[in-house]
Amino acid sequence: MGNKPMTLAEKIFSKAAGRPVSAGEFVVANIDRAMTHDITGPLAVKGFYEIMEGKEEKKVWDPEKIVIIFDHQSPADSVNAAQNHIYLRKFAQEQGILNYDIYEGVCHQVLPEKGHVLPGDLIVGSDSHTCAYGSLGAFSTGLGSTDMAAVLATGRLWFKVPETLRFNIEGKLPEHVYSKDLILHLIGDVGVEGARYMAAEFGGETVHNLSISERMTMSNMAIEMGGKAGLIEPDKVTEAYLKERIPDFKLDSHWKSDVGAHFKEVRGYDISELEPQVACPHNVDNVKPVTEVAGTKIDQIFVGSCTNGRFEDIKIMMEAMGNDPIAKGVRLIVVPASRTEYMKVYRAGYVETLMEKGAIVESPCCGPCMGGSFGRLGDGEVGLSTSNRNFLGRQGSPHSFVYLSSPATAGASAITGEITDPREI
Ligand SMILES: CC(C)[C@H](C(=O)O)[C@@H](O)C(=O)O
Ligand code: SF4
Repeated sequence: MGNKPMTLAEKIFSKAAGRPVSAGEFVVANIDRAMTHDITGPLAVKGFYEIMEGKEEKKVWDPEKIVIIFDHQSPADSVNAAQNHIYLRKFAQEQGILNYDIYEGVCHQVLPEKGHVLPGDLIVGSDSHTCAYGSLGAFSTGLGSTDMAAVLATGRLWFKVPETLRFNIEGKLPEHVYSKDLILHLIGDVGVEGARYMAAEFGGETVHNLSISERMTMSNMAIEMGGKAGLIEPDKVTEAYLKERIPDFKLDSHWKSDVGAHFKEVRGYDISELEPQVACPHNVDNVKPVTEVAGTKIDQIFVGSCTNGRFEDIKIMMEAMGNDPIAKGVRLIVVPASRTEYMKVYRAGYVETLMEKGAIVESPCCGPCMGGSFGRLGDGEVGLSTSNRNFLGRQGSPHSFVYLSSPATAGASAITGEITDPREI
């Protein structure tokens, strides 16, 4: 693909466009995988039929490359949701799309988990947190339903190849400090528009020492700094994760930014003294060290979502809670991000422990993350959430307040009833 050093984003778009391309160029790219879900899917499918009007064969470009997920309102929380589910199921059956399953879990957990995400792939999803798959070295990004309609019909889409904002992160995360604290810190630092239309690329020793679950948390939130993608160079950890799903998977060392590649900006961080971080109402970049907001009374804690709803996250929360009971008056809602993650939580005995403590463990779905199916906050209520957004009214009433934190901070806060520094438990 030529000798000019390239960023990982440029390499992926070069593959997808079938010629060497550079940041700033407009390209028409071939899509490797497309995901849609129960909220944005019906409109995408309607758009697809509009595009197909008058054509004899109304067939999607490739049924094997399309994944349909039921997660935002699943199990159906209204008749309207049930109708949408029927519509999408019918579409999947008519088109021969086999990758759909009502109760599998949150899209951004299910796709990597089921082996639909590969390094070097160009993946689109009609959901803003599609950037999560950058954790495995794929360029993945969110689209609106009408763009998704075009993808369903043609498997192609135009893009402006993005510039890259590279984060070099060094140092060992202190005890009780996790990748959620790190990404909140980065968002607080660059702001919600800091990476607008750029590929945020997270690198350095710290990132390579993170598990895939922790990397997913970071890539997932790239959109919260305006990023088009949240890339992490695939390495041995990525390879091990993928081999569990695709036994003959081999990592291609091509999928990384070359030495000398042009970055729009490089930012360096030493995080060896990072404190647990909390994003305060009502913006994700309103980030403060936990010590500044410790003592804030909490009504409800939600541990789940595509950001921090995996077994690893729930284990961290459980460890922070220890043997202590949940504070009086606090509602703890735990929603594992997928059936697979749920079963791990179940087998570890956490479901029983949590239920005994008075928490509830709900079936895998988006849950209260965006004030969806259940767990909405009322007027004046304060929620602490391990998810990715705390916009005004995000989890219910426009007169409620949402703080975002790591599962450790959530666990520590569950036993005190107020925002609590997990290092003090
Ligand atoms: C419903 C969907 C369009 C939305 C998104 O795109 O992100 C949701 O998943 C969210 O997290 O706000
Ligand atoms: S869990 Fe939350 S952030 Fe993730 S896809 Fe669902 S609603 Fe969006």
